[in-house]
Amino acid sequence: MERVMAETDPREQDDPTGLNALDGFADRFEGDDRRPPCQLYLISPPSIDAGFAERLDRALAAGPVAAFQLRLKGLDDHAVAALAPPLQAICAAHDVAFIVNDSIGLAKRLGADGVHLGQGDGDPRDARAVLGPGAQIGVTCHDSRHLAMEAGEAGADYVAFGAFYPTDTKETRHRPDPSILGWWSTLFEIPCVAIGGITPDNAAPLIAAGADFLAVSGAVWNDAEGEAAAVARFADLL
Ligand SMILES: Cc1ncc(COP(=O)(O)OP(=O)(O)O)c(N)n1
Ligand SMILES: Cc1nc(C(=O)O)sc1CCOP(=O)(O)O
Ligand SMILES: [Mg+2]
Repeated sequence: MERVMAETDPREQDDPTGLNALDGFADRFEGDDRRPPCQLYLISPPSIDAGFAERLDRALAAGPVAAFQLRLKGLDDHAVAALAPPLQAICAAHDVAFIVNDSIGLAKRLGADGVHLGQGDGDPRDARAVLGPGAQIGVTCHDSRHLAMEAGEAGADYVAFGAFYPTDTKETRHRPDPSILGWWSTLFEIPCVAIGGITPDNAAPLIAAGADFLAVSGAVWNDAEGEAAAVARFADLL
């Protein structure tokens, strides 16, 4: 997930408050070649069974995926650590970044490529201190420009906005407008991730608005034709 490495800190930008004429900017420039094309960031189902490793392998073989996040809810770190190694090996075999959700300590223990932190999951500065300069550190920012700028200042490698659409995967309280992606990507080099209920059928406005990554769970793992068909559909789109 090379592209999540940020080159410009928001503090170095001309307008760190974002309160300029670009506020509300909705669409990316036509033919904008300053940012690479949008990529798929796959999130695991909230729980997995013994057959999941094969499913992951099929999904990652079906099309380009930049990163895989292991997001197993309701298990403690020891239980997740026991399930992780084969999945991590599959990611490595496909050259896909392996990101751990929620836990800096677990990311360190597994030697993961990075960690995703929600607003209550820890400080990106602590994650950096523990995981080092090469780690990919992502931060949930809901629908908040303020949280995103704070995350950038704290050294995040990507900021995540969502939930853009209704989702059965998680209870969500925030519904950003896609224009937040355009606002962010116009002002800052740190990549932005769009998440929440994204499918191949509803993703186009998020890509057009400036999402650098689409983070997707249900639309891949619950696809009636299977995970490989779903990843292939995203690949057609991206
Ligand atoms: C890429 C990405 N974006 C947002 C989230 C949500 O994180 P969080 O708010 O901590 O909620 P949980 O995932 O922990 O339920 C995410 N995991 N990944
Ligand atoms: C894990 C998560 N975080 C969200 C947020 O809004 O921060 S939405 C979400 C669920 C993502 O799964 P799906 O693609 O199935 O909707
Ligand atoms: Mg979390």
